Amino acid sequence: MDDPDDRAAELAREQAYFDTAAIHRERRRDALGDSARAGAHASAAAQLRQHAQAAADALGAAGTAVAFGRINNDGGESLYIGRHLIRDDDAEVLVVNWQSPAAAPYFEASHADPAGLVLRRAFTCDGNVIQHFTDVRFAELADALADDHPSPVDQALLNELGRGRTGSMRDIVATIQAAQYDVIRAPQEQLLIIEGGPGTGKTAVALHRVSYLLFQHRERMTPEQVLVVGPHPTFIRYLAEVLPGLGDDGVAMRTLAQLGPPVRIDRAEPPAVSRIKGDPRLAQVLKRALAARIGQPEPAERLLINGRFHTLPGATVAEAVAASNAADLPYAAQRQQLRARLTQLVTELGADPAAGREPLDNLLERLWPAQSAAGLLRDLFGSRRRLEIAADELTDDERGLLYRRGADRVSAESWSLADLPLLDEAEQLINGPPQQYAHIVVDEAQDLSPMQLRSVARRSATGSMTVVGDLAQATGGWAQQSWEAVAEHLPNTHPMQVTPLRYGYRVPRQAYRFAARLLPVAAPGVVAPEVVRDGPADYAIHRVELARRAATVAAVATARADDGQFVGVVCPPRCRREVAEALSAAGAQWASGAEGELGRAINLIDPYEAKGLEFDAVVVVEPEQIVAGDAHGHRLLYVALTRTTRYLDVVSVGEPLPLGMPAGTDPTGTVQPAEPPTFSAREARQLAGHLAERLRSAAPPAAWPQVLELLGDELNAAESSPPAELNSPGD
Ligand SMILES: Nc1ncnc2c1ncn2[C@@H]1O[C@H](COP(=O)(O)OP(=O)(O)OP(=O)(O)O)[C@@H](O)[C@H]1O
Repeated sequence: MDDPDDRAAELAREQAYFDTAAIHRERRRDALGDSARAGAHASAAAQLRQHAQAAADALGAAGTAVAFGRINNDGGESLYIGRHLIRDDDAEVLVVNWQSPAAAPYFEASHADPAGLVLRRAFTCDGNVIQHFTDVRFAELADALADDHPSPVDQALLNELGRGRTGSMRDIVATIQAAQYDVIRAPQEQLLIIEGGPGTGKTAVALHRVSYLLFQHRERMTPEQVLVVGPHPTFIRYLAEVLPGLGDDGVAMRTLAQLGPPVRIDRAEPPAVSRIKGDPRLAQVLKRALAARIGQPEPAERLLINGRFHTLPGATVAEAVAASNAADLPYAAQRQQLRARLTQLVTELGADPAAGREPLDNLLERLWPAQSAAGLLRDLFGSRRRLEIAADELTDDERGLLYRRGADRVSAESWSLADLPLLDEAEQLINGPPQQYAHIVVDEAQDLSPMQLRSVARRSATGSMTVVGDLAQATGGWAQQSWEAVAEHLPNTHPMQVTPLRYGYRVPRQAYRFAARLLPVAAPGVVAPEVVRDGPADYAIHRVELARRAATVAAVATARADDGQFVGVVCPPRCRREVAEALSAAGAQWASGAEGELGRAINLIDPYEAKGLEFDAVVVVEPEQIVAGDAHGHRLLYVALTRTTRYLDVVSVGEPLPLGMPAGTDPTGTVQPAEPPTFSAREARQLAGHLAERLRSAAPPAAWPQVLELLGDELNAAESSPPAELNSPGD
C-alpha cells in the first residue's frame, strides 16, 4: 500500500474501528458500574463492587489504545489484538486479548512459517488515536526470502527499539518475537531457565510469561500467588509498571534483601566473608547451632508451686524433650509441644499448672530457649566455641571468617546482604516456612549464592519457576558457572529446561562490538547474542588525565542529557564521589541509583546497580577500576558496557578495555552495599570496628602493630600509584 491516498483511507477505516471498540469498552465499563451499585444488601454490594472492579481492570484504562495489532488469515478473516478483550453489545469479539490462543498467530508468524497469515499489521498510537501502522505481508516476504537473507526484525520492532527510554521498563506486548512467544507460553510446570546475552529480552519475556500464565490459569492462580525476585531496589522499581500495565496488579515484587526477616543492612564485609556465608554447608551449620541450644534436664527437676516442691524425674523430662525433638515441626512449635507436655506432667503430680507458670517457663527456657533468627546468628557468629560445635565441617580459617563480635543487643546488630539468606534459613528452622507462591520469577540468577537460591526455593509452593540470567554477566563471590549448579539448590519437583534467547535487541551494533571483545576473557564458553540493529553513532573513548576525569564525565553526560537522552553514568565506587561532585558542579540534574530511583535525566549508578537496567546513553567511568573491583571484573565491565540503547562513551585514565589486566585486584570493590557517596563518622566507626574484628580474629595481639604498619604502607602505595599511561583511543 504505497499510494498515500490509499494509506490515508485505510488509516481512517482503522481509526473508525478503534473508535467503535472504544465506545463499546466504555459502555461495558458503565454497565459494570451499574451492576456494582445493584447489590440488595451491604455485603452483596461489596462483592459486586469487587467483581466489577476486577472486570473493569480487565478492560484497560479509558483513553488507551484498544488494540496494537491486527492479523488477516488466508481464509479472509481479520482479528484485532490488544492488551484486553473487548466485545460489542451482542458479545461479539471486537478485540481479542494478547494472551488468548486466537492471538497466537500474531506472534508466531515468521518469515519461515507465516502460521496461516497473509498480513500482520502493527499500530502505533497516541492514546486511542492511530499515528501510523506497519504491515508485514507474508506472501511478499516469501518472495524476498527466496533470494535474500531475512532480517530477524521487522519495522514495527525497529521503531519500538528505537524509542527513548525512561526510568521504567515498558511492556513489549505489541512486538513480542516468535522465539520469545514460545518461552512466554511454555508450560507452567517446569523449572524454566531463560538464558541469553544482554538485552535479549530475558526480563521482558519473564514478565510477559507471568501475565500469560495468570491469564491461562486464572481459575487457580491469582497475581498475589506470583513472586518476582530481582537483585536491587532500582531494578524492582524499573520493572514495577510492566505487569500492572498488562492488567496484572498484585504480583509480589521483592529484592533479594527483602527475602527474610526485616533487619537493617549496613554491614560491609570482605568478599571472602560474603563467600563463606553463601556456602550451602551453612544450612547444616545453622541446623546444628539451633539444636545445640536445646538443654539437658537435671536428674530431678524440682518446681516450687504454691509453696510446695514438685519433682519431675529427669528421665521423664528427657523423654518429653526427645518427643519434641522427634516431632516434624519447626523449633518454636516443638517448644510449644514441650510446654504442653511439661504442663501435663505437673498436673499429673497434682500441682496447679496456672500457679506453676513461672517455674514451668523457667524450666522450658532452660531446656528449649525461645529463639529468634537474629539472636541465633548473633550468638553463633559471636562465639568461637559455638562455631566450633556447629560448624565442624568448616576449616579453622572459614570459622575465623564467620566470627565477629556481636552487638550487645540483638536489635543493635548490623547485618550484611550475605547474612540475609542465613537469617531466612534460621527463620524457617525456628518458625517454619515463609509465605509460598505458585510461580516464582528470579532475575539475574547467575549471581545468587546457594544460600540465596535456597531462600528463593523455600518460597516456591510447587517448584514452578522461571529463572532468568546470563552466565557471562555472573559476578561476585558466587558467580555461577552453570545452570545445573544453580538448579541444584532449587526445587526438583519439575524438569529443568534451559531456553536460550538469541537476538540482542537493546545494544546497538557499534557498542556491542566493543563490549564483545571482553567475552573471550570474561566468559569464553558463552555464545554472544546476534545484535539486530545499528545505533545512531559509534562509541567514543575519552582518554584523559586524572585531574580531568570527573569533569569530562560530567561534560559528556550533560551534553547527552541536553540532547534529550536518558543517561546512565556507570561509575566504580572509587570514582563515585569525584563524579558526583563534578556533576553537581556542572549544574547537572542527576539522581543516585543508590537511592533506588532512576528519576533524573542523568543517573549515577555503580556497576552492580547497572545490572538489568538500560539507558539511551551510557557513560562508563574508568574500566580498569571496574575490572579491579570484582573477581569477575571483566564480566562486570561487560555488564556496564551493555546498558546502552544508543550511545556509549568511555571516560578513563587507564585502559578503556583492560583485557590483559587481572580482575579483582581491588579488594574494596565488591564491598556491599555499594560505597555511599559520603563517608560519615558513624560509617568510619563501623569500618574501624570491622577491621578490628578481623584483626582480632586473624592474628595474635603481638602481631597487631606490625599488621597495622604494613596496612599503612599498602594504603600509601595504592594512593600514590601513578595513573596508567595514556595511549590512543582503542579499537
Ligand atoms: N520483542 C521486543 N519488542 C520490543 N522491545 C523488546 C523486545 N524484546 C526485548 N526488547 C527490549 O530490549 C531491551 C532489553 O530487554 P531486557 O531488559 O528484557 O533484556 P535482558 O535480556 O533481561 O537484558 P540483561 O541481561 O542486560 O538484563 C528492553 O528495552 C526491552 O524492552
